[in-house]
Amino acid sequence: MTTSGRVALRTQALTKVFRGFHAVDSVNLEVREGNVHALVGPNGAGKTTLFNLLTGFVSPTSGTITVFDEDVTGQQPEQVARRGVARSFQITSLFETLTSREHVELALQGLTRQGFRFWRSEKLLDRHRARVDELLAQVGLVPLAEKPVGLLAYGQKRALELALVLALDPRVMLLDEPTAGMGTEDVDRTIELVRRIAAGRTVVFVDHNMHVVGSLADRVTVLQQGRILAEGAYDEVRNDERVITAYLGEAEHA
Ligand SMILES: Nc1ncnc2c1ncn2[C@@H]1O[C@H](COP(=O)(O)OP(=O)(O)OP(=O)(O)O)[C@@H](O)[C@H]1O
Repeated sequence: MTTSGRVALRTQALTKVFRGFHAVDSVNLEVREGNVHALVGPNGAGKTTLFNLLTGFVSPTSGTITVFDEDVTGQQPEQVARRGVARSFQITSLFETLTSREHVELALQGLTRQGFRFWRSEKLLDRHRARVDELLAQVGLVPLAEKPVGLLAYGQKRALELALVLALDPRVMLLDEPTAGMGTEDVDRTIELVRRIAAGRTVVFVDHNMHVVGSLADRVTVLQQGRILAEGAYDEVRNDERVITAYLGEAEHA
């Protein structure tokens, strides 16, 4: 954690109503720069909707969102991304026949204004090749870089998703359940990976695994029925009676 005291993401009275149902209800969230911030809560608490609001995939019914004090309320995902906010892609958006290297190349290419023409310059191509190698190395995929993604194990695909977010070099990284569906070994590897890539960045993540939350999060926000139920360091939050009742007790004793 390298907290500067600046606020990376802030929501004020953020609300999303779906046909009369308050999925996110008057949420005031503050994510500090350099923090790893977890969003937890029982199923249907509004975590995904909040994520979608923060990244512009869903527009709010009311309330505001700022990124480093700039108002991004109602902006499109590309505009929010331009402010340095990137979210993890889901496995479903990977192309089974392309390799990990090709995925990272495409992600980097998407960042250049020239698009495909960019790749005609050998010098720039070399520079990009080095960056592709670096990103693949960061997530431990160098030995598998030339394999079609369809042949990768689940944990390796999730690692590739992280490389694709890192390719955008975001100031704020949002990770949606980075360890979902993983076995213990992959979970521990992912914790290490996220810890490494979080250095010098702000990370917001959703995860149901309390071991992951406890290992990674500087701060935890607990949502219930669209509202913030509790907030604080993991140890504070896990000992909060309301949280134990609503969620953690349930999860830890499951
Ligand atoms: N597009 C939509 N239309 C109608 N209702 C929605 C829509 N998206 C979400 N909801 C409802 O909003 C509530 C919050 O859903 P959300 O997916 O944000 O919760 P969550 O905390 O991410 O849950 P989970 O842990 O199960 O992923 C749920 O009751 C859900 O049914």
